Amino acid sequence: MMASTTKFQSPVIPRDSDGFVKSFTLSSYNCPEATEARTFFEKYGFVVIANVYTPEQCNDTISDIWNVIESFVRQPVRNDEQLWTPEIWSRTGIVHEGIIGGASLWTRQILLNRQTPALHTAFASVLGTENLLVNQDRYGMFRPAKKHPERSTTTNLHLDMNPWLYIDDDDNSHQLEILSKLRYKSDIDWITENNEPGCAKVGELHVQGLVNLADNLEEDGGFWLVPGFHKYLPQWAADHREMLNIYGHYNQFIMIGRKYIPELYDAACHISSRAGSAILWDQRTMHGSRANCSARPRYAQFFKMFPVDHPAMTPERAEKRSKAIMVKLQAVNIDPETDITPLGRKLFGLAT
Ligand SMILES: O=C(O)CCC(=O)C(=O)O
Repeated sequence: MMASTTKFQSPVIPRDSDGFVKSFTLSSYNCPEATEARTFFEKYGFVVIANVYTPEQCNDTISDIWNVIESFVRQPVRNDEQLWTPEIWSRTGIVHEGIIGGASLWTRQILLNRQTPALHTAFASVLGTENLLVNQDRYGMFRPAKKHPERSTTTNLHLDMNPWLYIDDDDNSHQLEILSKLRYKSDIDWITENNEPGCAKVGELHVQGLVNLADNLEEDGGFWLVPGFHKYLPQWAADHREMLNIYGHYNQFIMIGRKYIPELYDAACHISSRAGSAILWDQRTMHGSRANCSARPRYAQFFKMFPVDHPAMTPERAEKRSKAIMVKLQAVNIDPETDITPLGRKLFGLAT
């Protein structure tokens, strides 16, 4: 069966009997299952990789999310749901999207998680190379909203890129210009870095991802996307050129309400996955999150990885990036020699 829209047929995604989306378990970057995972990714625009974080790592990361929240709201709140009010939550980040932190976060746990070998294997399998750099991003936390609808996040679809620049640009000169200007002096520079996938004529593959830290079912809200949209994006952008008046050519983040694209909201599917699973998606896939309407919180960590030999990673930029990371590591007492693994040093872009 296919969910249909006027011009676009979204494939129905396979799920198991518990409602979780089909997932893949990878033993290495070139194991047979990695090839199957990549084939799935190419068809649907996303893939779920199981057992990327251990249960202990999930619990430690959930605890770290609470440390970050409590540092923002300046009081202990984790054990008292009555305190998870809109007033108190307004200090936690981008509240309507359930994002903790306005820009990248730099705790010991969030940093050390980025050198997880299974996370690297997942991205390497999809990107087709092991030589990757990891980005620096934030956490997601959706409060249970079953008894408190006012705590819901906004159900949304968006693109972390400009779809009209993507089809109109003749080369990647805009991407190069934005990325080469990054100084990594401000935490927002790391978010800017994420949202420049270049243009259709060059056709780079850009892959975003997250790890769900607790079992995440449809009623818990969280990540959803329009399956197969990555292949349809150029046509969609051309068909919706009138939206350029609203968003312009250079806006890096395009969130579109249901009233403008009801057919895509109807085609979007929640990507239910187990604790410790990573969801990786093609950056051209229309995606976002559904509101939580259960009694359980939803917890996640967000990522992107990209090839180390990307043309926009000039030696000057790489040096600034690496120095900025060293400062952040030292600030949370991470010793680059003993706490960062050889894989981590490569992923962070530190001198080996
Ligand atoms: O899973 C979520 O909360 C949404 C993540 C998302 O849309 C993104 O990282 O761009």
